Amino acid sequence: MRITAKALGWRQIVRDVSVEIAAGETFGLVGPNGSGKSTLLRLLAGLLPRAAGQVALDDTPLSAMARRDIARCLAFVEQHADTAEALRVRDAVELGRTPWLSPIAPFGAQDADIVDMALARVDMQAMADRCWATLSGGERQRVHLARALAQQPRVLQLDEPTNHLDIHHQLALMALVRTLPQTVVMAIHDLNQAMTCDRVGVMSGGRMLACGDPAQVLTPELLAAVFRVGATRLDAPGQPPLFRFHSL
Ligand SMILES: Nc1ncnc2c1ncn2[C@@H]1O[C@H](COP(=O)(O)OP(=O)(O)OP(=O)(O)O)[C@@H](O)[C@H]1O
Repeated sequence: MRITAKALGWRQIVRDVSVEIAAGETFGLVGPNGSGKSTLLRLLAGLLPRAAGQVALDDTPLSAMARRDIARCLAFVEQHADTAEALRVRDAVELGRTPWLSPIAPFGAQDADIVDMALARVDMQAMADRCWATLSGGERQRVHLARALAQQPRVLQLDEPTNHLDIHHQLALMALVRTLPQTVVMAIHDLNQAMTCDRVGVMSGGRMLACGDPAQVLTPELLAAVFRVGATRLDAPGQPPLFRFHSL
């Protein structure tokens, strides 16, 4: 599903952002702390009142869609997502099925299979019966992703999805994201991981300063100007370029 933002703004925090993200694309939002990445994600999900501009999913403006229809199309894992403490892991993931359920379509065997698959994709099936309150930060993050996958959206928005994960699960998550058929928009701090996205948008002071192929956009000059770091690019054949960073 294509997601199109036109002249998006909210207070002075996000200013005049226009971007079109193609169906199936993995789009990384990068930028320093406070540059507006999370706010832009919330705008793209239609979660902020009195926003300027417009967001459309394919050709339908979000403003013309019922919340339930948006939830069938778009899942959003926020940076500080939380869940009722008393839930089991499986219950938390089952919540992802909510937009698809109704009195004539109650939770059934097919929903249970979808939940099992989502748990397996984030390597949490062994903990399905654990109480949410006992999970570590990274385990909680994986459960939130499982809930979003169980929602079977066509657009997945992730706010810093790797920030609590150990290196194995960071790489597994990035690999999973690459294989998903969904459009993925994610805020990400690790610029080396951002290099694996199809495109990146660089946020600074609420504006999207640059957008495009990460290898072309994330130049040492841009990284110095936006992130105030020095970066040496390391190229290896057949691999996305890597950066080694140093203070300026
Ligand atoms: N509801 C709000 N009211 C006032 N200021 C806000 C609000 N939400 C965000 N801000 C401010 O807007 C700026 C952008 O915040 P945002 O969370 O979008 O940045 P970010 O790029 O995601 O940052 P980080 O990398 O630290 O997560 C920050 O300075 C933040 O303090």
